Amino acid sequence: MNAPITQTPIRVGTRGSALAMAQTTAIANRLGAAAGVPVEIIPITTHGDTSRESLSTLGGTGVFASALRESLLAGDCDVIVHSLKDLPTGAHPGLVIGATPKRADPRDVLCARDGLTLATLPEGAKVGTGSPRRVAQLRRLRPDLTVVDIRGNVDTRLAFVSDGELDAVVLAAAGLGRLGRLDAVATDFLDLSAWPTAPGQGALAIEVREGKLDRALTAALAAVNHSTTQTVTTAERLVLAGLEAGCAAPIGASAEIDDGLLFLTATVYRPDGTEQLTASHAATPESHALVDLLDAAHDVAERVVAELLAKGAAELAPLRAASGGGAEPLGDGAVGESLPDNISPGGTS
Ligand SMILES: NCc1[nH]cc(CCC(=O)O)c1CC(=O)O
Repeated sequence: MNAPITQTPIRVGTRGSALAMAQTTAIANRLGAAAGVPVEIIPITTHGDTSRESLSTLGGTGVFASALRESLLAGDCDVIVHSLKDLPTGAHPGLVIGATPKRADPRDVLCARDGLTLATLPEGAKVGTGSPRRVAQLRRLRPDLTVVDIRGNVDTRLAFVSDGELDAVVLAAAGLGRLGRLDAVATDFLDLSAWPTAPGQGALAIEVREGKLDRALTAALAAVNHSTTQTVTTAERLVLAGLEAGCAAPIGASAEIDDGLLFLTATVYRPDGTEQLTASHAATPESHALVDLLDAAHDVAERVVAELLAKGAAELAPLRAASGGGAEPLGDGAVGESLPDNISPGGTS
């Protein structure tokens, strides 16, 4: 740390898991460097970390986020770092997303014994996941497999395979990458077109208290924000919000900006994998300005949601039942390029 120790540090709250610590430390270092002040990591235990309940019975969204948010609101830390896909889409009173750094690989990977892939797993092989989306996708693509509901951190899940208890588990590439484990354990990178992942997967969100922020922190947030990530994850998360669904709902969404075109595709699965509905739309943002990018994100998401609902998405899957965290649509509170004057409520993801 080359900043004088008399400066007030940026205190960064995080869950205590290895994954959370890894991603928070990386972000904290970037914030500290951009702000020119020291950073301090503050571990916080959440119900989602300690509970052994299945993710689908824990109450859906927000189990990981709420304890962190309480400590942020209480002033015990200045910044919290979330996996964006674990963050409910509804705005949280008093808090805003201050930055969305550049996204990592949004794909899921299969981590199987003996280098097996989704296509080569033997009939009846046991595959572990705790995610209703992944369960539905496994059942859809390989109805012969035995899907096992598992919980636990990345190491716990991988141990099911190395111990021989399961043939494979499905995990996010981004999390494994942040832990430095991806190359050693991934045996199949699942293509987004056949296997769309959770809205916001692979991206992090930096949440701060609403209102006037310290000057150094404001500059640091602007420096780490990535407007393309903000745009594509906003489009994906607006699908969840528009369907009034939570992050445990069986929905995959994938957006990208390619050659100036914003493309969004989303799929809703019947939990048993027997049916799925997909809608895809594209829009051309009027300029590279964040306001135009976010405008296009709202436009494509609105059309994707309308098409999914018209096709019967609400009847296909228990969308609302899986929602725990307020179902208001995402706000327009664009920050990042427009910092420091434009921090507004609603979250921007
Ligand atoms: N549901 C847990 C969770 N939340 C975020 C990640 C890591 C990937 C990411 O940042 O999107 C994971 C692990 C996983 O799904 O394998």
